[in-house]
Amino acid sequence: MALDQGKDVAQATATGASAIHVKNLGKSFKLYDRPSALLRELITGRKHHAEYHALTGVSFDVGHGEVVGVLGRNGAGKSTLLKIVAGVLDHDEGDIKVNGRVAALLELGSGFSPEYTGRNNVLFGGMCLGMKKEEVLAKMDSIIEFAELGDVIDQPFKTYSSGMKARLTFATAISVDAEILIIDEALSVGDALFAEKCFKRIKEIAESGATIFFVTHSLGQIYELCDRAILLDRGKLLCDGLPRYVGHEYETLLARDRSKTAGKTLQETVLSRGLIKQEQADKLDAYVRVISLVDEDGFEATTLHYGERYKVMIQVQFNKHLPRAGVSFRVETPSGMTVFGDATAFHEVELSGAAGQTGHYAFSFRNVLAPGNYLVGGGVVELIEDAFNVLHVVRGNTLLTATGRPVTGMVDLGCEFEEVKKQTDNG
Ligand SMILES: Nc1ncnc2c1ncn2[C@@H]1O[C@H](COP(=O)(O)OP(=O)(O)OP(=O)(O)O)[C@@H](O)[C@H]1O
Repeated sequence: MALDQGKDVAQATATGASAIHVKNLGKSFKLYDRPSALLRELITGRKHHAEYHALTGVSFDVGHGEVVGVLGRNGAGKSTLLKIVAGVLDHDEGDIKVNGRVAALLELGSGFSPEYTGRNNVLFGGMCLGMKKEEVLAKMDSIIEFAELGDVIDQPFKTYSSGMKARLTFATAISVDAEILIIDEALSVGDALFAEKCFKRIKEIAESGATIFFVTHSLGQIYELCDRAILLDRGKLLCDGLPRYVGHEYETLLARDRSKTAGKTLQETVLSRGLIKQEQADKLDAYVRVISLVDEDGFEATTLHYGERYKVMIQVQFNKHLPRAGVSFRVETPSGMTVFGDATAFHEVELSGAAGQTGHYAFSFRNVLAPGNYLVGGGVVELIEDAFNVLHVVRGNTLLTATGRPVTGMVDLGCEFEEVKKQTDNG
């Protein structure tokens, strides 16, 4: 995440002015076939580029203290919009006014200097965000504690893993007493536990009355955190309203995409999600390549409807011949509590795989989860006599949202209510 300058973007105007006011916003990018086309354009003065409209006619307002989530498919224009709102990218058309002190967490991977230590990066990053040196120094211990990086804070930043870098930039940015917090997908960074911790912190910031404008692909986060959501598609504002309504429209868009690729699911590999590195994976006898959840038609599901059947799909890559192996999965709450799980061993089934083979397995179940957010993970084990050796475990980092009627606890066992009898004292 890059830290972008905390700034008093436009002075707050009349009382009641929006925290963020966007009217007919437009942004185009010039696309050149090759670098020489730009040179030719400069020399000849003739146009040698195509225009790409990343945002067209986008209008909305975010009130002070409102928490608004931005949804949209890849390439919809979400990051472009956030950069313009944060004041780090110019727009071509329309008006934008931001009233209040802004802290922005934008693109991944840049912002801090690789040569400086983590501590110095917190200091300079914090100052770039508009804090005074003394203020950052006073907050230093709590930033390091939040990032859980006390052991390595005086090591150069370039030696940190990407998750560690994200933790430190996140911890620094949220330490700013900003009136408006702009976050681009920061909540999906790091492992599940840290993501949950960030989410809780953002919730506290929201409850303290700050305005939050953030991008996420997690409907669970939108439903739990937001007062409102907006949906962008191909640079246009498709809808703006209550989170459940906008979430439904977003899912309809995704479902339409899926029906175009009938039969195929949008599975991501564990490798591409950064949960394991190729070098590590190659050293294991077998590893979980893909873990996903699909509905009865085989489409990837992120929302679980009560009473419907789903399958947890696990793909295992075998690097070595394993004559006796097993797979398992686990559904957890974001805070790490196991709700349920299953394993081939409980079905008295043994699997096997040859080096180079990929095994595809499915556990199916009927969803009785209480409404809320859950994570799915899974693992592969090698069976040795009566014991097993865990080869690879993936803790879920994708939030699933279960929908249904409200109940107490984590499952809805289909409880029914009746008034049995009415009695007076004398019978
Ligand atoms: N600097 C740039 N030059 C050219 N095109 C760009 C530039 N930045 C963004 N775009 C294009 O604008 C479109 C919107 O990009 P943007 O990053 O805002 O999408 P997004 O909704 O954030 O996507 P994602 O969910 O994948 O992060 C994309 O087609 C992208 O290729």
